[in-house]
Amino acid sequence: MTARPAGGPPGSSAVETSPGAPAADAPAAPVPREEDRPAGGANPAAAVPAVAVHGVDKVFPVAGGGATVALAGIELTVAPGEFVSLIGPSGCGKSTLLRLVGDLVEPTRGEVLVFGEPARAARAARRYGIAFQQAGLLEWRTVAGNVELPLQVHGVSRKERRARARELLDLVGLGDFAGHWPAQLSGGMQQRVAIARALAEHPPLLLLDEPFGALDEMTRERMQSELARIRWETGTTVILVTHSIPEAVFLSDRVAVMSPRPGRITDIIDVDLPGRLGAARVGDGVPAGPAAPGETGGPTAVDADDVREQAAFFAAVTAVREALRAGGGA
Ligand SMILES: Nc1ncnc2c1ncn2[C@@H]1O[C@H](COP(=O)(O)OP(=O)(O)OP(=O)(O)O)[C@@H](O)[C@H]1O
Repeated sequence: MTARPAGGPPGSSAVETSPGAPAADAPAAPVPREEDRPAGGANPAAAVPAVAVHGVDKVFPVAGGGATVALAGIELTVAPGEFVSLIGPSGCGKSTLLRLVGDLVEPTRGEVLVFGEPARAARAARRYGIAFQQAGLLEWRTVAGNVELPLQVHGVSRKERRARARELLDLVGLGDFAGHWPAQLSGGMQQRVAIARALAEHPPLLLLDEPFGALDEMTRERMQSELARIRWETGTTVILVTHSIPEAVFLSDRVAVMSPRPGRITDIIDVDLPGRLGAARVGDGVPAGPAAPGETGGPTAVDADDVREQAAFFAAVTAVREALRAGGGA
């Protein structure tokens, strides 16, 4: 785990007891290990960053005059397959930065590229999925109906939609809940449905804005392990906004630390946790991803608690906390 100056290139409670979700006292979900990651050749796409944010400022006009400078001089590059968290004090512009990447707001100055295209074009090409703190499920659609929604909007056939929803619900451990209504699910289960929906169109980039913020601690830790597995299985690039230092460290290859408003990225902390999928292969241009066709087996189980109890984990948590303090954010 090392600190790197901001803007540098990347390496260049609701206790669920459903059949699809282990009980709280069940063994923690396995955490993928770097050495179990499917082998792959050099990835030419790795030359193009998944996300490149250059010289971005965001100023919001204020009613009655004046302006809020939310972000100033943001530089951030995210490699394909990388998991990057944004952390910083309340109001520092984390969500605004995520929304800029997702083309939900426009920069006042600077450039946002997603897989080499302007964010607007990347959005039109459906290059990303997004999930927020509130799952935002439609109460009048079943769980499968919610997952199918983006596919339905984009004219995918009913048969294909059904098959994809089944696949995704299995991925998030809710295979037995396809016909349930959102109100019949716990908060954690609803959030899994939201993540499944965000992944419906195979987006290469997943944008997550505090997806576990409303969950109790036990559920939250289990969801983190699930997300680590999903990321490993799908090879999706992830940007996560979180207030939780341990969550950022557990999940991320790098943690971008932001200053109080106007938000700037003041530090970027590399996280390398032995026994967990690390950043090194991403830097080598080998994306995380599912096994090659015909390849069987998944990651070898490494207990998530073991990862959270190792010295490297505490060292990274300390490094992020110190970076927050140094940036004036803690
Ligand atoms: N649409 C908007 N119009 C005006 N101001 C906005 C808008 N969106 C965000 N802001 C302002 O921009 C600043 C950054 O907000 P943002 O939600 O990005 O921060 P954040 O770091 O995600 O906060 P939190 O951690 O509390 O969720 C805040 O001062 C906020 O009031």
